[in-house]
Amino acid sequence: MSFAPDVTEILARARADLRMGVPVVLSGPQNGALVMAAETLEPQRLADLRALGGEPVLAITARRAETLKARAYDGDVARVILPPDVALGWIMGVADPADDLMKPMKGPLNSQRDGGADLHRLAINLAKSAHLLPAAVLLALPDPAGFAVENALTLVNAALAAPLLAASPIPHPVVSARLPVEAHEKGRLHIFRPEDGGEEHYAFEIGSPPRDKPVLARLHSACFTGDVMGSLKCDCGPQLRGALAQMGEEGAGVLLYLNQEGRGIGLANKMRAYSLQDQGFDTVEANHRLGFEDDERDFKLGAQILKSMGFKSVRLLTNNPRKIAMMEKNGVTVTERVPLKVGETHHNRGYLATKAKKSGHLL
Ligand SMILES: Nc1nc2c(ncn2[C@@H]2O[C@H](COP(=O)(O)OP(=O)(O)OP(=O)(O)O)[C@@H](O)[C@H]2O)c(=O)[nH]1
Ligand SMILES: [Zn+2]
Repeated sequence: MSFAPDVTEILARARADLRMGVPVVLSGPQNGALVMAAETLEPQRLADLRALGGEPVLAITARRAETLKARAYDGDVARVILPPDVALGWIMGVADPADDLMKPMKGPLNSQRDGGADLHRLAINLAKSAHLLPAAVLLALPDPAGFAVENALTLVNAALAAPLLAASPIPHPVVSARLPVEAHEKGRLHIFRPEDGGEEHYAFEIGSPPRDKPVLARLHSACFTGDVMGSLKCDCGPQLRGALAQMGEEGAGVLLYLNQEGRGIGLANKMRAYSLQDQGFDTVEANHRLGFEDDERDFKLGAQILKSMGFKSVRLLTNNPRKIAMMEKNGVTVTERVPLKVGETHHNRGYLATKAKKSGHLL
C-alpha cells in the first residue's frame, strides 16, 4: 500500500502549481529542469532563477516562433535563449502576442540547438493543459530530485508523464438526475469526471433513446461567450439551442456538453485570441500567433462518453468533418451527418467563412 500520488496525480498538482506561479521540476532519463510558466512568472522568481546561474531558455511552440522569426530546431518547439540582461517584460513580449503589432522588434531571438527538447515540449504541454499561454522558462538542473526535495517542489517523471499528457483521460460517470428543460420535459443530465483531475463534462439525454439504434447526437464544445452571453461573434448559442430543439421535436437525443472552451485553449486564451481578432487576424491566425494549433480539442472524449452510455452509432449534428472522423476512429459509427446551420449574423460571417476555408467545415 502506498499513499504516494501516482504520475497522473502528480501531473494534476503540477498544473495547479504552474497556474499559481509555483515552479515544478521535470526529471528525464538523462536530464532535469526547473520549469516556470511564462504567464505566471513573478519578478522575484525570475531573479531567484537567475541566481542559480546556467543558461535559462524560454520554450515556445513553433507556431509562436514563426511569428517571431525565431528558429525552431526541434520541430514543434523552439528553445529561445534568455539574454542575461532581460526583465520579465521581455519574456512576456515573446510569450504573449498582445503587443506584437505595437512593438514588433523583439529579436533577433537566438535559439538553442544542442541537446534535446523533450522536457521543453512537456513543459509547453503542461502549460497548455493548465490553459496558460504555451510558453515556459526552463533551467537545466544537475540533480532534479534533490532540488525538488530541497525546495518542496512537485517532481514530475518526464518519461512517464509525457505519454499520459498526450493521452485522453477516461471520463467516469459520477451522477445523473432528471432535468426537464424548455426543449423537452423528459431530460436527464449526466456528469462525467475525467481521471486526470481535469474539467468535468456533461451529457444531456432527451427521452429514452434506444441504445441499439443510431441516436441523434451533438458534440457541443463549451462557449461561455456564445452559449451564455449570446455573443454574435460565433454561432455556438444558436447551435446549442437548435440541437436541443431538434432533439425535443424528435423526442430523443443526446447532447454532449464538453468543457473544451475556445477549441480547447481555455476562456482566457480565447479572449486573447479575440483581442488579436480585433487587430485584424482571423480565428485561425489568432490561435497560431498565440502559439496554439487551430483546434486543440480532444474529440475522443465524446466517443468515450457515448460508448459508456451504451450508444454505438449516431446521427451526428455537425458541420465539422473532424468530429465525424474522430467518432468513427474511436468506435462510434456515424450513420448520418445532420447539418446544423443556424445563427449566422453579420458579426460572425467572416468567422464562419474562415472555418469553412481553413478548418474544412462543411457549408
Ligand atoms: N480559439 C477560439 N475558439 C473559438 C472562437 N470562436 C468560438 N470558439 C470556440 O469554438 C468552439 C466551437 O465549438 P463547436 O460549435 O462545438 O464546434 P465546431 O468545430 O464549430 O463544429 P460544429 O459546430 O459541430 O460544426 C467552442 O469551444 C468555442 O468556445 C475563436 O475565435 N477562437
Ligand atoms: Zn462560440
